[in-house]
Amino acid sequence: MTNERIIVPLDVPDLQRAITLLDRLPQVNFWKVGLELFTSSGPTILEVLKSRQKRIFLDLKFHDIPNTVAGACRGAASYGVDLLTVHASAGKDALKAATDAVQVGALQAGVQPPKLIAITLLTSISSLQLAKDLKVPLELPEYALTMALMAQESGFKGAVCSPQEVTHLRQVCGDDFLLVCPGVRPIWSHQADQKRSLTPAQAILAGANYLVIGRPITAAPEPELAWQKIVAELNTVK
Ligand SMILES: O=C(O)c1cc(=O)[nH]c(=O)n1[C@@H]1O[C@H](COP(=O)(O)O)[C@@H](O)[C@H]1O
Repeated sequence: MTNERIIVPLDVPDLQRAITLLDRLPQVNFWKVGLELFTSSGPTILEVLKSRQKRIFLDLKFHDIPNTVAGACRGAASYGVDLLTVHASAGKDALKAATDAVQVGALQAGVQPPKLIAITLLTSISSLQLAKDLKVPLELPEYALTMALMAQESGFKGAVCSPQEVTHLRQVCGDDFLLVCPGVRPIWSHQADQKRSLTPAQAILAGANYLVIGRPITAAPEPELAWQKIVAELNTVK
């Protein structure tokens, strides 16, 4: 079951490199397709993943007016993916429109609707940047919670947050609300652009349902070994 809780992003520039990664890590069951690969290569990768019976997190992070978010969500829902992201900061009307639209899109395509999860605050943003650059007057944990609650009230099934906010969000949003955490860093890996990290074990202990772990695995000299080390770390806290 540990494997099921780690989502690996296919953050590569083209389909061929994505397939190379899939071939190299057959033990990974849950993959994320994000803006880089989807923009360069379109939905073909989703068919590849389905043909291999993989679960799919389609991370397109929609952020637009309600009508446009709804249209994009209808389209994305037709692919029959497991998870789909929208920025909570698009606002309540857009989130509600997304909730309705995934049902319509999935029904029209004859597939299960994706679970909608809201981006609360990107894990690359620090408390200082939130205050100084984005001019948000709330403390970071309060801001992330506000975004998560707005998404929950709008019918979303979960939120993306940093592992540092998980304990608080879990307490307030309850056990049924999915918490998906990027910004996870084993102690032996580089932070890179992630600002609010915890280790895989710490994130799971805090109450995360899923961990999104990219470069510590995909940029490692031996991705299989990096994967195994993370699985071993998580097995110590099961
Ligand atoms: O939605 C996401 O998955 C996401 C949200 C967020 O706040 N921060 C974040 O890093 N991500 C994604 O999670 C992945 C993290 O990758 P690494 O930093 O390489 O582990 C990338 O694909 C990001 O697009």
